Amino acid sequence: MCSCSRGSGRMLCYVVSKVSAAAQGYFHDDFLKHFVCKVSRRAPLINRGYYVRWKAVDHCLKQFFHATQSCSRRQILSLGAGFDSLYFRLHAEGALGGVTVFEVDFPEVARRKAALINSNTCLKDMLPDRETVSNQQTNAVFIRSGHYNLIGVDVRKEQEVEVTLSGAGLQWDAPTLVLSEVVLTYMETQWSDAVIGWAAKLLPQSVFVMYEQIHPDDPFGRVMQNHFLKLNSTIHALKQYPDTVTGLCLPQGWEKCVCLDMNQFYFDLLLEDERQRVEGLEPFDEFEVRKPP
Ligand SMILES: C[S@@+](CC[C@H](N)C(=O)[O-])C[C@H]1O[C@@H](n2cnc3c(N)ncnc32)[C@H](O)[C@@H]1O
Repeated sequence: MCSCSRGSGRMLCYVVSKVSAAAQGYFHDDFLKHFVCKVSRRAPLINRGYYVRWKAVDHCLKQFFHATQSCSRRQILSLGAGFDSLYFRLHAEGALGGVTVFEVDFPEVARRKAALINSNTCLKDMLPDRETVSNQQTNAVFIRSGHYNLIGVDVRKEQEVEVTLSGAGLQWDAPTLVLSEVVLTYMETQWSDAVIGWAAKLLPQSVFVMYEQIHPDDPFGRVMQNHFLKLNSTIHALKQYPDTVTGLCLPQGWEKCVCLDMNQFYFDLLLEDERQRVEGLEPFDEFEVRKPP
C-alpha cells in the first residue's frame, strides 16, 4: 500500500473474494453482494488477506475524510473501480459527509455496472437523482447523480480522461483522494507511470492511495506470480518496482511517498482487540508472516 501526496494536502473474482470476507464477518459491507451472482466462501487465509486490504484502504479513506473535514468540496476518484461498492457502503455508514465519488473503469465495465445499478432497487434507491448519460463522442457511459458518478474511460488516455471527468463535474482544484486498488500493475509501466503523472499534474491538492503487490520473490509472491502466469496475465510493475513504489511516484511529480506492507499495517496500525476479533473468526493453524523488524 502506498500513498503519495501533493499540495496541502480477472475483476469479478476480486468482488467474490471481498463478498466472502464480508459474509464471514471480517468487515461490514451490505452492498458488495449486489455485484455478484452468487456468494461463495473462500479459504480463511484469503478472507484474512482481503480483510487487511479492505481495512488498509478504509483507513486511508477515513484519514482523508478527517484531514479535509473543514473543506467544502472534496472528492474521491477511484481509478479501475470495477464492481466495488465503495460509494454505497460509505454512504450507508454516513461517512461521506458531502464527498463526491467518481468511479472510472473501461466503458464496457462501467456500462455493465451502470446496468446492474439501474436494475437493483436497493442500489438505485440510494441515487434518487441519478441520470444515465451516454457520450457518443468519447463512448463514455455515465451514471451521474449528486454525489456519485460512474464513468467509462480508459485511464491511460489522459486527454479523454480530462474531458470526460470535467464533463462529469470533477473539480480539479478540490482536495481529492485518488484510489487505485490492484489496477496499475496490470498496465505496462509506461502507462502506470503516465497515470500517476497525470494525476499529480491535474490534481494539485491530492493524495494517491494505491494497493499493489510487492516482494515477488517471497513464498506468497511466488504463488501469486505462478497464478498470474497461468492466467497469461503479467504483473508489470512488480518487475520494475519489486520492493516499493516510491521510485514510481516521486519522478512523476508527487512530493512525498509512504509505502507500507500489509504485515506492517496489520501489526502496527491495528489495535490488539481488533486483531484478536479477526483471528477468532476463522482460526487456521499455519501461515507465514513476516513481522516487521
Ligand atoms: C483487479 S480489478 C480491481 C477492481 C477494484 N479496484 C477492486 O479493488 O475491487 C482491476 C480493475 O481495473 C480496471 N482497469 C484496468 N486497466 C484499466 C484502464 N486502462 N482504464 C480503466 N480501468 C482499467 C479493470 O477493468 C478492472 O475493473
